[in-house]
Amino acid sequence: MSEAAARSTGPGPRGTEPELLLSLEPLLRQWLPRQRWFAGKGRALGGFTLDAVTRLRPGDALLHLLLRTHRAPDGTDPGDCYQLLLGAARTPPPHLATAVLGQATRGPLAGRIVHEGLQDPGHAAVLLERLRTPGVLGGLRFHRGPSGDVAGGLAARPLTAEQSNSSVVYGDALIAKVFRRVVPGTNPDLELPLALAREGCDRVPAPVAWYETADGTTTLGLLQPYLKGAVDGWDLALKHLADDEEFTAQARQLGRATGEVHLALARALPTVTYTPAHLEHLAATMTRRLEATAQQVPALAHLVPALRGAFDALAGLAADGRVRQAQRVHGDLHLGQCLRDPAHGWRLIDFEGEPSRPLAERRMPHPPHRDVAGMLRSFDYAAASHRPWNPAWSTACRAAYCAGYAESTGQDPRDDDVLLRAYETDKAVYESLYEARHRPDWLPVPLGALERLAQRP
Ligand SMILES: Nc1ncnc2c1ncn2[C@@H]1O[C@H](COP(=O)(O)OP(=O)(O)O)[C@@H](O)[C@H]1O
Ligand SMILES: O=P(O)(O)O[C@H]1O[C@H](CO)[C@@H](O[C@H]2O[C@H](CO)[C@@H](O)[C@H](O)[C@H]2O)[C@H](O)[C@H]1O
Repeated sequence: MSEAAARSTGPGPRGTEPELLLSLEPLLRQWLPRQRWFAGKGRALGGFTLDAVTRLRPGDALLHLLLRTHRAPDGTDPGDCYQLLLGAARTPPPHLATAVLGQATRGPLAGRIVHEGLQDPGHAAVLLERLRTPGVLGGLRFHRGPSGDVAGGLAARPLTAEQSNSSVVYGDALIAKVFRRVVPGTNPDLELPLALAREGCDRVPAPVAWYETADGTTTLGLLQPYLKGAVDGWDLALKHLADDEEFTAQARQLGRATGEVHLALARALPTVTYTPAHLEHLAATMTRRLEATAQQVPALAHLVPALRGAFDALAGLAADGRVRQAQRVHGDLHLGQCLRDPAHGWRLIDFEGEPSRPLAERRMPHPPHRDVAGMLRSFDYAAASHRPWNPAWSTACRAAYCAGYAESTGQDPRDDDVLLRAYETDKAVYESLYEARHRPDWLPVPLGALERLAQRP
């Protein structure tokens, strides 16, 4: 396994270090489909190639892999690329028991137990060391942000919650996020927080370091300040529901915070004035998504004719002569992406957009109503996941959130109700597919909302 091979990127006919795959392939076939972030669930897992292999510390058994999964056994389709950090030990310590992929029986790792590297605090510490040191290492390029030095020697605590990506907290001071499915391009989760930091907006933690592929094409991960003691909006909302308490004051402040972030994004990055053609295109895209989703979520099919009405009304706005601005937005805003602490109030995280959408689509400007609609859906989710269902709680939060948004921006999203409803419908359609794929028990939540949206005059 030469250094040259380890540096190479791009799959080539068989990818780099094919012999490593001899060891890993049987383990990956079992393990990958069980990971929340694996996008190929339910599809044939044909072949694998390695785009890049990097040893994060010379002589260390921590492998950084860019692994490509193909539908075709011969790897002839472009496939999906995943970022993996794997350790391989003769006898892994007991605390790694839940992180084990299995024992390799052949190839260069034969006899070794392969485990998730990020779940090992020792290995996760190596990643922090790398992030502190700008420059190229194998297939990776590390960068440090304008804030300068990054603290070292901090104890690593991997987060175990099911996520779209994987995160490690360092000494309650920093948090690293490792993107799992990676595609060429700048990830908006890096791009937008950097732009907001340049704009002086402190509602979003500013990246202190990040890394990408050595050729600079693909964002792989980032490091940002850890907001110690902050509670996420989802947990806070559920606690209020359980205690039968209102959440309107918090929802209003969250609306204000969202508005501030939107204003800063509109200053920091290009905006687009929506023409009638933009609105017609948006309506057609949403309609197509609805129809395609109904093919995959049969329980949605009977609602399609009524829901299409929301998108027809959106296309109809093309004639109203009103000027609408599109701008960069969060793209997947929900209560779990909002962190609150008593000293700073609300902050927003995770600007990656909806993980299953193509990157180019996630980086497109949208009317800010898109994020507002995401949050409205989230209040509905919280109320619907609580027993007994408390729709009045959701209605009050939704109104307070929009009022807060209007306070900071001067624009009440409810004034453009056709646009807001179209985005809310589109979001609930997305959620029905997300839940069908990842959390089938939750599917009734977006389906219930779609039933109600379909009945609205
Ligand atoms: N800066 C931060 N400070 C504190 N906790 C954070 C921070 N960033 C993320 N988290 C925690 O990590 C979890 C996962 O982060 P997130 O960016 O949403 O990842 P994913 O893309 O995998 O969903 C969040 O739910 C939050 O609880
Ligand atoms: O946070 P992620 O980037 O991983 O976003 C994905 O997962 C979310 C669930 O964890 C999902 O959000 C949906 O469920 C939430 C409750 O768990 C709810 O608050 C959101 O409103 C709802 O959309 C999100 O859609 C998905 O992209």
